Amino acid sequence: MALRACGFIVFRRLASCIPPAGNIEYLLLQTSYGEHHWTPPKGHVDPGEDDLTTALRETKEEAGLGADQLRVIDGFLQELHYEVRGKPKEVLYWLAELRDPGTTVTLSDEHQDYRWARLEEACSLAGYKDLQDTLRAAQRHLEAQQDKQ
Ligand SMILES: Nc1nc2c(ncn2[C@@H]2O[C@H](COP(=O)(O)OP(=O)(O)OP(=O)(O)OP(=O)(O)OC[C@H]3O[C@@H](n4cnc5c(=O)[nH]c(N)nc54)[C@H](O)[C@@H]3O)[C@@H](O)[C@H]2O)c(=O)[nH]1
Repeated sequence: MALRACGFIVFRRLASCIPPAGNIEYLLLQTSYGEHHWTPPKGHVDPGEDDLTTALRETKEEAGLGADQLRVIDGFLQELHYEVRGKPKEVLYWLAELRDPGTTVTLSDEHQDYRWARLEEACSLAGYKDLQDTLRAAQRHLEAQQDKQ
């Protein structure tokens, strides 16, 4: 059985005069252990827990952001598959906007730092190709939604 984790790509929109696609920032958290890698908030699914509940719980635990502070974006769900210490792991990411872009992020002791980053900086922090592809897919999804408005 693969390890399973779920989380949210959380983004915020800055009110500004720059083009709409340029005003999106993604939240990445840096682990306080291991390689100090950066990922969106996510974590392991507890026994009996459904995936979306895990994503919401982990986002609250790791970033201090609750369901009422987030707006889940329709039609976006990405699944990543990679190996951790020789075991397969799958990670599901939904996409959610922080309703109030000024909301404070509160870290748990699992993370030592966080960053709100535009797409290219977010990809550079993320490092892993599959996570970069996921962030780019999120950006395309949001741009396509903006084009429809
Ligand atoms: N002291 C200590 N403690 C640890 C360590 N390790 C865990 N803990 C404890 O576990 C708890 C975490 O529990 P949750 O929060 O529920 O789970 P997750 O959020 O799932 O967190 P993880 O960190 O377990 O899982 P990943 O982020 O998946 O990283 C695992 C490896 O996968 C690679 N990797 C990461 N992301 C990507 C990607 O997108 N793409 C690709 N291709 N590869 C990627 C990268 O190489 C990385 O090293 C904490 O409380 C810790 O106490 C550790 O090394 N030392």
